[in-house]
Amino acid sequence: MVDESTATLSNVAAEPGASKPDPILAADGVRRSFGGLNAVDVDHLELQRGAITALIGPNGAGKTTLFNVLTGFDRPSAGNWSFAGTELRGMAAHRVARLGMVRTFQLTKALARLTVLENLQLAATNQRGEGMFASLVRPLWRGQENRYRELADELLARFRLDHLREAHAGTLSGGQRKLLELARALMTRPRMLMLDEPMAGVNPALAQSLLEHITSLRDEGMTVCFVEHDMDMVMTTSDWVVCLAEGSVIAEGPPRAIGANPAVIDAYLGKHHDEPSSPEQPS
Ligand SMILES: Nc1ncnc2c1ncn2[C@@H]1O[C@H](COP(=O)(O)OP(=O)(O)OP(=O)(O)O)[C@@H](O)[C@H]1O
Repeated sequence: MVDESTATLSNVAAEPGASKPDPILAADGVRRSFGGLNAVDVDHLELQRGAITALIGPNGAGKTTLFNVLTGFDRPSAGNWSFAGTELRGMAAHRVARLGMVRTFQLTKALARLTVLENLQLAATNQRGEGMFASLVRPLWRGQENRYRELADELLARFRLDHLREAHAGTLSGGQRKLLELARALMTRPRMLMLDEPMAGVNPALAQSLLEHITSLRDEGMTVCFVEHDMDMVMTTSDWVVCLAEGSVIAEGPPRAIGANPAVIDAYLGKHHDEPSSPEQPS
């Protein structure tokens, strides 16, 4: 299903910094330097609300650094950006998450020792930053816990992880872990999901199901942005592709146009000049 917000992308110019009809995120002059290296140097970038945007680019292009800056996990050297009308510069990551821009995280060793259900419950309370105040208003807190429990049950059923609810997260397969990471992010009912390489380590059997989950979330109104090296996923799942190289946006457009864009091909071939590679098959 293509909803109205993604359909309107067909009228957007396929050029770096293109304006979108309904941007949920807009960034201006965002730079992040490490010593003399400009890891990110983005003049202007808008992400369309309700669409799936893929962030691609050769190794070291600055994708992860840009993700970290936008979500409050890293400080930029310069620049401003807003999410759903709120300026985010200087805002701590947990407050960015509370506004509705939530990123997925790989399971840490500590989380791997918790059960699947405990992971989900913890994700909800962590993101909300609940602490002493919540424990003082215990009856209210209990109501909250019940709601979390219901949402966790709903997500476990949705991702077909319900039979694993009491399993330790560390025992899950690579693909099941990715589903759990997605479910953890969804415990906060975000408006926008930021996924860093959602397909890494996922076997083909679960890959298809993961892609379907991501597109159905978009169809339900979620905005999604992902960093991904798997070009099959980029081509089949995204509504719009942004290509970074050496920190800057060098191309933007619908997936098909990006696959044939000379600047994108050059960026990949320049980095992999000894391989007969193309943006279709980056390493
Ligand atoms: N903490 C850091 N300190 C110094 N340099 C860094 C740091 N983080 C990233 N860089 C550098 O910034 C550049 C961009 O890195 P980044 O990880 O954002 O790229 P990427 O596009 O996500 O790459 P990949 O696809 O390989 O994950 C690289 O040259 C990297 O070495």
